[in-house]
Amino acid sequence: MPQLAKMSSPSKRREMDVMKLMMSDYNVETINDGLNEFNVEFHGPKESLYEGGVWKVRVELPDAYPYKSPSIGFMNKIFHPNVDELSGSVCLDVINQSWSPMFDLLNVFEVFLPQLLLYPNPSDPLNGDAASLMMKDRKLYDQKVKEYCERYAKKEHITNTTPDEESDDENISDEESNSSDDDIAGHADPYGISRRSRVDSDQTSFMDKLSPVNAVPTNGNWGWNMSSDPCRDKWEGVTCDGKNSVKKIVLETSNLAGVLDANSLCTVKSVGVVSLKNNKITGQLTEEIENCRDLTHLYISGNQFSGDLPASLSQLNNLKRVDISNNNFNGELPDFSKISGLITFLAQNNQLDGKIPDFDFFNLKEFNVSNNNFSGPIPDVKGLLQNDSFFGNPQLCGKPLQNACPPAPQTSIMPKKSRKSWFEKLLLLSGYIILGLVVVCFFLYKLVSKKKIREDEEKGRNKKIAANDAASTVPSTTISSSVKDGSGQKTSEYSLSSVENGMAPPLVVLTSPLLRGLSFEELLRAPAELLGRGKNGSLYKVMLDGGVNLVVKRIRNCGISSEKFKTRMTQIDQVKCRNVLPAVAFYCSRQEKLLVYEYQPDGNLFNLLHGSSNGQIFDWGSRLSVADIIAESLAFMHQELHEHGIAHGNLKSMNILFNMSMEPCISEYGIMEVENQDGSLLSPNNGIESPNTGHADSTFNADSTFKGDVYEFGVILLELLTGKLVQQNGLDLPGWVHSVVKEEWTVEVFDKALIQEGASEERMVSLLQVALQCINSTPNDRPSMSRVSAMIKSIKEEEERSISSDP
Ligand SMILES: Nc1ncnc2c1ncn2[C@@H]1O[C@H](COP(=O)(O)OP(=O)(O)OP(=O)(O)O)[C@@H](O)[C@H]1O
Repeated sequence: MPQLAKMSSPSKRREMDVMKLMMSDYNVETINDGLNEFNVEFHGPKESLYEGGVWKVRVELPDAYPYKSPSIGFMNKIFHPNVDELSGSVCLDVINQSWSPMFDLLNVFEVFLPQLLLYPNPSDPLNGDAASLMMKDRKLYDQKVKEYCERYAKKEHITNTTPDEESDDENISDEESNSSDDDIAGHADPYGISRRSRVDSDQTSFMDKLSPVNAVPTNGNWGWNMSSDPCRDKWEGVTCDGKNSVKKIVLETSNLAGVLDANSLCTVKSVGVVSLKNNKITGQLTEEIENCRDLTHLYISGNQFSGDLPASLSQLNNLKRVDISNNNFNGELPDFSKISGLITFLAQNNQLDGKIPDFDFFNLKEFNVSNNNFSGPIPDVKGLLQNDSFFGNPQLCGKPLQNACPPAPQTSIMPKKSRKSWFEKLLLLSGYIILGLVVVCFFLYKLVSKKKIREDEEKGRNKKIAANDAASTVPSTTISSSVKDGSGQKTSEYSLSSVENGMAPPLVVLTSPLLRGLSFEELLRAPAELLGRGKNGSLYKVMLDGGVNLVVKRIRNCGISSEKFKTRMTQIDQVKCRNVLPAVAFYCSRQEKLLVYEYQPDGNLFNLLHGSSNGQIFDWGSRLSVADIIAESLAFMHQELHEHGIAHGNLKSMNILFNMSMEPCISEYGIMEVENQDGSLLSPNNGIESPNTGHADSTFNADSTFKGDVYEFGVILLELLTGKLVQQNGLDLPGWVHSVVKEEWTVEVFDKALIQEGASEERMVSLLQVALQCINSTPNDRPSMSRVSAMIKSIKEEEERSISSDP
């Protein structure tokens, strides 16, 4: 990008700001040599989903700049909830609402744009598709952001573009669902991504096989002569770009017959659009279609194509529109879920079968697979499609069709048994034989001893000695033991029948009277539903008879011995805290560690802060109360479990649940801890966790695990204050807060909803100060939880005083 050559702005400030930008090594390209409009090369922030991407950002300065905010637009595509998909314009709340002349262009590029990319706000979208995808399927959203970066935000995408190459492909595509030559002829690559490979005559042999018998060319000359050049000699239906590369082949309703040779079609690598609708073409699409890398539009409806669709069709990542309807295709559909940019998929009136793959339904604007032989459940179309997209497939079931699918087999919380090797089977067989022999011996022994007893009794009667009777009737084993809970009451341990055979340990029921008598087998047999899979294991909702709902956490790689696990769970159970959710039971064998909690139907803090609000208002007073209750409860747990060194270890807003009275409850206290080789304790991730938390401090001592909780509590405070997400993929809320506070824009940190509500800035700043102390990078410099709790209490008291003194 050429550097800014000349400055001719009437405004000194304008000049200074642009100059400052350039001095900071930004590439600035002026337009019309003025300073009102220019492009800046902008790189995606490090450790964000956008890292590695580069965009040309158009800046327009209004006449009243700096008293009015600049307008900002991305010139090449970016997938972001707050960037308009078509115009690239940016919804920078922070600029539009709070722009002040004290900001300058450098702030825009150093802080505001990186912040926007790091913390998208889906609740106020300019790109509805991106926002809803972000809310509903975070993984797919992340994938799509990265895919866009790959496809549209490389260095080559912001250089060598000419104005006529900068039109938007999808923009025009939207209007061409009934496409004709003219419709398609307007297409160009989005933002100047050009396909430049020039076509050779011998690469067009596929055209040779299509015979335009009876077809009447529009200009009286087909021109399809292999000795001529399709671009220079203007073959009918062929559109080229300025560099003589074939871009489109559009021959609709041209009475073409013959066989389409996909192999030679795809040697024309540059071709983006192929439209051969409504002809009489036969043949199959072959695996060679994978060579059509640049293909964006494939329209071959209304022909006589047959055979399976090649799996490689799903490798064509650039595909946007596919219309293969009204042909004789059969077999299963390739896995189109991989093509996230697909807008149109029309395949009605074929003989396709098998299951319908999980398309990116958020993105699809047209979808029809009616009148085929598809079967099985329809994937979740997120309520975006009607039943007419699926009619005429008698074996399809599920929404949006009326016929419901038969119930799926119930999930079990135990893993599927793997197939046993023949060796294992042999071992098992020998085991059975030995067991059989043991049983036979046992009966023989019993028989013999009974006979002996009878003889003894006989003798005894004779000798009048009765003592031997008792010896033969003493029970063989006593299994149940008992544990005491914190209140000194006895709790029971229930045994499985198999336990008595020494095969499995019992389910330990700790606190709930509802579960008395529940066996491990019953727990496993109950219907279960997967709620989530976190880094520490999977979580299931289990529905017991009588309407009791539990959740069971299967802990992955716990790494702690069974004995220690039992001791630990019992120690935690002995501390009774109203706002810490107790485990109601646990199960612990060498292979398996399960924790059972009561199911809490009212959601968690994460969803309350970041999910769709459903009309719920989470105001300042409620946030302060949540902070107070959690801090107090955590301080209590730390105090009670200090001697055992048991901290929470994984505190996050997702682990703050709301109970029936909508009070916050800390869940999963202390469930993960592993032993270091030397017997000291480490964090759940063996030290890979963020070094800041202190959980994984290499200079570990019992205190640092508690200081890890303090850090994590500080992050929860930041979530409460900012309303922003704590991102795992390097999108770092504490880092952002630090940077904003350092620049003395503290007020910018707070959740807009709190500002609008009129929450006290003074007390929000006080709470922010507490949070900043908690996230101090040196664990020893963080306050204890009891100190944190005291500080929050005093803020809360001030808040209450101010409310009561308000007239
Ligand atoms: N007792 C419960 N009742 C209702 N929902 C629960 C309960 N415990 C957890 N959940 C919810 O279930 C979902 C999955 O929880 P899970 O513990 O698997 O997630 P996680 O905390 O991210 O996992 P991990 O701790 O392994 O990283 C979360 O939304 C959580 O709030």
